[in-house]
Amino acid sequence: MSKISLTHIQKMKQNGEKIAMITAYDATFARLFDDEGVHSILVGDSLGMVVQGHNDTLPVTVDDMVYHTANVARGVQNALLIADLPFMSYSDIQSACINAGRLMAAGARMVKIEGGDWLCETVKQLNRNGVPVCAHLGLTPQSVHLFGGFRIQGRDAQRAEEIYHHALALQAAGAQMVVLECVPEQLAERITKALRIPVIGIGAGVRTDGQVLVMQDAIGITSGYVPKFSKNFLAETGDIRKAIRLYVEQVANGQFPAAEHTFN
Ligand SMILES: Nc1nc(=O)c2c([nH]1)NC[C@@H]1CN(c3ccc(C(=O)N[C@@H](CCC(=O)O)C(=O)O)cc3)CN21
Ligand SMILES: CC(C)C(=O)C(=O)O
Ligand SMILES: [Mg+2]
Repeated sequence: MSKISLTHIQKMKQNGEKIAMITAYDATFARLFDDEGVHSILVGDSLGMVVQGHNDTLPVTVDDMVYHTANVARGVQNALLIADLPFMSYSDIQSACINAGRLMAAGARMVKIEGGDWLCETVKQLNRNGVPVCAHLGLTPQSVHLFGGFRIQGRDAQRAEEIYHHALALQAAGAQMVVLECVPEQLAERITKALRIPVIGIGAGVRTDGQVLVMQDAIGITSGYVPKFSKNFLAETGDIRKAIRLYVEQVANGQFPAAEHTFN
């Protein structure tokens, strides 16, 4: 499992090769995405919305994440498997270690946590115990009620500066990757250039080191509100395999995301 190592993904940044990541929640889709050349698969806590039907990601439990991570892991041969630590499961360092341990034992090869420099000690302690960490910055959905909605972050200079400094601090603490969600592309570009670790964007423009999408958005089956930054790759291909291949291709050649998927 996970023949594509973290080292491989980090080398892709150095070589200017774009990284394609997508979410998966079960073995069948995970295997298909893996077959079509996706570099990394994320078991996102977005499953609270797209699988469980909640309006946000807060009700997702560690048990839920362990269950889906184990299922996805059975379908993955090559892609780097990342799992989200859900809401309130890393509010202190001890909980973070116990819960990250469960995700890693279920087959994750990296865990993702939402937040800024206050997580530096958590990142260090996870690393000391052998757990690679991806830091999620910008629109961190677990803070939706703090933000007052799923709103773009970093539009004003002060908040942009804040996000930039959180990214640097988390890299310095040992984070091996960053996901940057819903920020203006100018800020995403600045952070991507400043960091040596890969920056994966979602709604962050085309200048990051890679992209991630929620799988239901990528094949255009999300009901209700579909975020502006997502694209239905099934529409032009009529076939899920071809849709994912097209996603990987358009990430690689910079066709996705286009201006219409980007915030300024
Ligand atoms: N289907 C799906 N796709 C996602 O990308 C996603 C989830 N679910 N669930 C978990 C989080 C929540 N996410 C979201 C949800 C909504 C917006 C949204 O409404 N964005 C507005 C921007 C609003 C503004 O202008 O500030 C948009 O127009 O896209 C963004 C991210 C991203 N994640
Ligand atoms: C949208 C991505 C980055 C995520 O965190 C998730 O799917 O939960
Ligand atoms: Mg998430």
